[in-house]
Amino acid sequence: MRRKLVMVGNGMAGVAFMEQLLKLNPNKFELTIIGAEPHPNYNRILLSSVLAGDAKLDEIVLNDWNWYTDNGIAFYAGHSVTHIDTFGRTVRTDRGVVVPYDELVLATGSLPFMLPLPGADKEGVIAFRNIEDCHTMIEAAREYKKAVVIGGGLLGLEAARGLLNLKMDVNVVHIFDCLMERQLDRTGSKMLQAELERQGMKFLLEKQSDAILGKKRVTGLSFKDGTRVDADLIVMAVGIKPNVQLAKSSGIEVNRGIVVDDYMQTSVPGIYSLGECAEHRGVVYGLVAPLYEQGAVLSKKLAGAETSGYAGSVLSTKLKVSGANVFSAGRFGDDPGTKSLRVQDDVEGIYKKVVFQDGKVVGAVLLGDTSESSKLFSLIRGGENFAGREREVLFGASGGGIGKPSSPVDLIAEMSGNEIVCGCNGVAKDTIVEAIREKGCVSIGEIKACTKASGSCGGCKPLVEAILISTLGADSVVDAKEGICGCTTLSRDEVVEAIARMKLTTTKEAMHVLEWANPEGCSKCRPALNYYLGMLFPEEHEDELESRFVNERNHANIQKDGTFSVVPRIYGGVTTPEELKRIADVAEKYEVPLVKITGGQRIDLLGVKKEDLPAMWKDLDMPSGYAYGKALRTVKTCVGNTFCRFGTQDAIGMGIAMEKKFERLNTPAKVKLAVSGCPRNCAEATIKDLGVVAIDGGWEIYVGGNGGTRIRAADLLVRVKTEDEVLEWTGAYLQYYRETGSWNERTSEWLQRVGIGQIKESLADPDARAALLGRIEKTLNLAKDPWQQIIENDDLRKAFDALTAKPPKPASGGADSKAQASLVEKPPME
Ligand SMILES: Cc1cc2nc3c(=O)[nH]c(=O)nc-3n(C[C@H](O)[C@H](O)[C@H](O)COP(=O)(O)OP(=O)(O)OC[C@H]3O[C@@H](n4cnc5c(N)ncnc54)[C@H](O)[C@@H]3O)c2cc1C
Ligand SMILES: NC(=O)c1ccc[n+]([C@@H]2O[C@H](COP(=O)([O-])OP(=O)(O)OC[C@H]3O[C@@H](n4cnc5c(N)ncnc54)[C@H](O)[C@@H]3O)[C@@H](O)[C@H]2O)c1
Ligand code: SF4
Ligand code: FES
Repeated sequence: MRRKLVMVGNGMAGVAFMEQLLKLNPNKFELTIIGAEPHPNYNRILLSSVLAGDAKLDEIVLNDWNWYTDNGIAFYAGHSVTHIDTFGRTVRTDRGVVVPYDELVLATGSLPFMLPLPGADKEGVIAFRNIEDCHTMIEAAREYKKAVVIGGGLLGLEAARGLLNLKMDVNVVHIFDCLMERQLDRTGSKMLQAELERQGMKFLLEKQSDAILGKKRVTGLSFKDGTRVDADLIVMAVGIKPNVQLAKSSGIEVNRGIVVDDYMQTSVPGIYSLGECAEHRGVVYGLVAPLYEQGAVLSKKLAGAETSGYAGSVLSTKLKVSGANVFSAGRFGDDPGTKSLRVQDDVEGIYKKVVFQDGKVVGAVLLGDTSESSKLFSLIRGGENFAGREREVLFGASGGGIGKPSSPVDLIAEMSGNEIVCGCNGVAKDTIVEAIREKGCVSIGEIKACTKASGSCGGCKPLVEAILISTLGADSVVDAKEGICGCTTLSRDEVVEAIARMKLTTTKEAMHVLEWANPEGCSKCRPALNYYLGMLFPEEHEDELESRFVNERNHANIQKDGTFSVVPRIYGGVTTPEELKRIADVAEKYEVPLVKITGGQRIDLLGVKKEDLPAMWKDLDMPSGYAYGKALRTVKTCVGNTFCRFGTQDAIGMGIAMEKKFERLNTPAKVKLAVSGCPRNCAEATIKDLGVVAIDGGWEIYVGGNGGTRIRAADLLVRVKTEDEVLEWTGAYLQYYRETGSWNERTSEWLQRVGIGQIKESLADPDARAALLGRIEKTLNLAKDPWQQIIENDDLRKAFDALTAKPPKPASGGADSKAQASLVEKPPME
């Protein structure tokens, strides 16, 4: 007989514990969860993002209804446990259900603290704790305009930012003269206030609330000093209190929280507690990282695995307010016996403070640039002694620079394997690399499912993504659909819409106007913006080479020994003796160590010195094959009916026509085409981004195929009769992908995201196809061969030489050089 394990509370801490238990010993217990909220387990942390408009409610569900059934868990949603019979070992809910248990886990979380002010029960006075509160605020913002948030802590400021986004006029009332006094020293607090004021938040500091005004609904808030402020919505964010009433009334020892030992055992045998309701060694926690650590211990204990017990946690926090980056960890104050190092840059709004005791880092505050937060948190946890060389922590071993914003790719390159990347879930860099290498994860979503990294506050996403890029190469990473990168909270669509609406023309302008958190951008957003600008304004936008990856800047693929490969275009894979002779001469003249036929039916000259590139292009006198670019790569063809006895159509002619029409086309990610002369499909057209297969009396066009990391058979888009129709549909399809795809998103991913039905529908109307064709023609007419341009134009040649000169070493350069160096991607394969 399996033992009965019942858990009261269906929140983040409890369910994370349950997941661990299921992993360790799925069959040991008959499981029951009873949760007062009528929802499956959701990410409470992201309620701030929902309010700010960065996430939708249905996107924050962590475990959907099926998860409970799939794991055999009896789930009572919307039931509140009102009584525990600790002798008979049963619990009873407010809806009369009685459930027996052998082991009971109390994970009842916290309740928001509501100031007991006169009038606090008026309509329009709420807390910010759950989905319903979030709904109430969104609804209120439709009708009312004046919001007051009481409490200038993490929650209050995140609520205030969300209400600003909902176009409300927001006053934050705080009892002290410094915001976030639990996380920031005075300097940091004042700098944060200045940034938030710049964003439009107003502050009423050193105010003691006295009464809530109004008849049925709130109309204002009065203070003890006799002043008042108008309000038609008041959000109280003045802290939380552990939800202990149930435990207390059941005779379980309760102090501030439910008292537990190192194995989360309460004073009553068989009853455990974890999460915000539990008190361990006198401490009650209010952030998920320590709660997950508690869950890891309890799951091991109950599964019968060895565990050393919970010893308490060092805390770190990040404020989730766009444009106001704040990180705080450990002991950030100037206590006796501590020394601190600080950097303050009022121009850039950057403040960094590291606190030492006996040579060890015991606390830190970062404001404006929080990129070094993982590193600092690891130092605090690791306890390394820096006595006599404390400055290294802030200024680097060489003593140069004040640690300007680093790109995530640079940061993870400097991280050791055991450094924690995801603070919420305690996931180290090595664990993520292992998930990519050994478990085949190719997207943030898959890493989240595998390791939990990025699954809570989401603050570590840029780092997780950087590990993906550096492990797999940017081309193989499946784009995180949620947004562009950590520099902005805007989604891809919002960015593209804003660029189009405001007619922005340069990446710098876009980053400035759209209030990028990191004004220099990063290796992810700069090339993306450059692409979107070029796609929207092909005539006006000047391609920014410095925002492109190193291969695209060099118009050649960098190899692992630092040499380059040169691939001239060979239309449809068809060449001539003259061309072959020229290629052979060039290969001899420049002592090319390897000449190889590629999978895309072209010739690759590998091992070319960078300084030989322009001269070789000139001698070759052939167009660039774009083997390095996010562009049309190849059109592979079979021999077709010209020679093959099975062929029904001219595959070579069709392929060459397609390649000549669409060569030099910039696309969100590389695009490969193929044409087969009959359904035997020797050109493998059905695993290409777009493949054309000849049938009796016409052609079939397949789309969204992939033969790379994630093999995908293409979907049939349409059957057409003539070659002109093939060109028309191909052009319309490629332009639709260019306009709606996210930068670095292969067509196979894009198609699965958008849906083949939607694509067919968008291209079905001949007028719509004509409009798309018109726009692609405009772009194609402007496209010039990059090799030829550099050969012919001295200025461009000089710019090429300057741009492709080795980037300065990240350690000695500022932010810009770091972003430059990080725009190196793994050589893409054909
Ligand atoms: C808006 C917001 C943003 C936040 N942002 C962050 C952040 O960025 N980083 C961070 O680390 N933390 C953040 N937090 C805090 C974090 O969400 C909490 O620490 C975490 O959710 C606590 O988990 P828990 O399971 O202990 O409690 P809860 O999530 O409160 O879950 C307890 C559950 O038990 C249920 N329950 C209580 N009593 C009973 C009963 N008698 N019977 C049945 N069910 C019962 C409750 O209804 C609740 O659903 C944020 C919190 C909020 C509100
Ligand atoms: N980004 C994050 O990590 C994050 C975000 C939101 C919430 N949370 C967590 O959720 C919980 C609740 O957050 P919180 O900000 O409410 O709690 P908190 O206790 O961290 O902050 C409450 C703030 O309200 C102020 N305050 C208290 N009484 C007041 C009064 N009468 N008038 C004006 N101000 C008053 C306090 O000085 C304090 O700064 C915390 O555990 C917090 O850590 C974390
Ligand atoms: S696909 Fe058909 S036409 Fe082309 S080579 Fe193969 S058999 Fe011949
Ligand atoms: S740091 Fe919060 S999810 Fe990773």
